[in-house]
Amino acid sequence: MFHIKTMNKISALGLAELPRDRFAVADDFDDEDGILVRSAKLHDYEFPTELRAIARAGAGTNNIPIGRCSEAGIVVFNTPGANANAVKELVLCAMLIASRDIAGGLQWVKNQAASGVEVSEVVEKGKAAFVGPEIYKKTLGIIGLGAIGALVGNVALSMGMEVYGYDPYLSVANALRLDRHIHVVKSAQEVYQHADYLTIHVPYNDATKDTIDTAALAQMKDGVRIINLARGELVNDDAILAAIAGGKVARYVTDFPTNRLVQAEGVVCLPHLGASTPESEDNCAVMAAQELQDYLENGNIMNSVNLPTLVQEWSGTARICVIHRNIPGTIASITKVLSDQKVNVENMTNKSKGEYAYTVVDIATQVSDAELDAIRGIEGVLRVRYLTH
Ligand SMILES: NC(=O)c1ccc[n+]([C@@H]2O[C@H](COP(=O)([O-])OP(=O)(O)OC[C@H]3O[C@@H](n4cnc5c(N)ncnc54)[C@H](O)[C@@H]3O)[C@@H](O)[C@H]2O)c1
Ligand SMILES: O=C(O)[C@H](O)COP(=O)(O)O
Repeated sequence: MFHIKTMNKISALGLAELPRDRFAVADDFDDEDGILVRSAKLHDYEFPTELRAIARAGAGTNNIPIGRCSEAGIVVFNTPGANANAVKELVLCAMLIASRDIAGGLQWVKNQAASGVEVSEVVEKGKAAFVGPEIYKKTLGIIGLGAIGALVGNVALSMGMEVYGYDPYLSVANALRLDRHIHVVKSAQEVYQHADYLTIHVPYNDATKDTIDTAALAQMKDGVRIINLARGELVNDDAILAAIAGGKVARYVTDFPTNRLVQAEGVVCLPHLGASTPESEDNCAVMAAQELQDYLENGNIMNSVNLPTLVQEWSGTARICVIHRNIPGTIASITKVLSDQKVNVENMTNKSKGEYAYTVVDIATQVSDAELDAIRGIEGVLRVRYLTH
């Protein structure tokens, strides 16, 4: 029985993917084989030795210590694209919030009523304070043309906007999704120069921290409106607040509130709502549960952020799954352990991703702990699993 620990509220539809005769699901295991998580921070979490996989029901994995997981042979999955539509819809909303002072207007109406004034008598005079431009015929700049950025670009075009996008690592799949009218440019600077609205859709990591800083803001048009539904750390708070105070930025809409941002003029904070739709929560949870199940039961890896994709049809009677460093000689060492014991290899696949690699060996006859321990002892091997069919 596999123990799956849930670290956030995971949709029931996703949990239903895990057959209860083979998977027990709870939020209080301390010997879990797998974790299902959303945004809970795992950096200080002590992993049990049994833990083999973490599935993030969502896109961003900056809440998970990926390096520590890789070294412990723990596969980390996410669910690419599963919540992209939900975020796209909130970006549309954020562009409108960034244009007209909708948040201020809502608050003003409430304040009028609370003060005892008859609201209907004051709106026509008061509404001038909340005026803002239309997005039609304005230019949207997009940093990051992945699952979300591509959807946002296409829908912005359909709303009559001009769209510029930048993504130095644009995948073929995402490039094919982009409407041909989107200007895909070679530098972020080109995007900044054209954008009346700027939205960012990149993962947060060491390289993307503070993408929007003082230097980036200096390249933008006066009065630019900035939307950040990706991660708070992508936008430098000091820089954006100074740019708002100086009139460079007309409004900043973020899904990542801090007390400082909430209190600042010109900032609209949402409570990390990008993926919070029932449809998106179901999509993410179903995909995450399927990834976890396929890995724990079959050793297959799909959509991992630290290990390569590897899906192998079963053949033979048993399967040895080896997570190891991507160094020469490992495969030869594994097959030598097997051939020394006259164990026939029925099928074998090896794939690598950066510093790490994964080898799956289907064998004709079962092996003992001695052979598995011999494989565990090979230099660079991080985790060995033995599965029977
Ligand atoms: N607010 C929310 O609830 C919410 C929901 C989903 C995702 N997100 C955030 O949005 C991010 C993007 O999600 P996604 O599903 O589009 O991911 P994705 O992986 O499909 O797309 C990210 C894109 O960013 C590009 N990229 C990486 N570094 C870049 C750089 N320096 N400059 C320009 N482009 C760069 C990549 O090539 C990729 O195409 C996630 O990592 C997550 O942090 C937030
Ligand atoms: O990266 C993501 O997928 C989003 O930030 C969604 O986070 P959530 O699952 O906690 O809503």
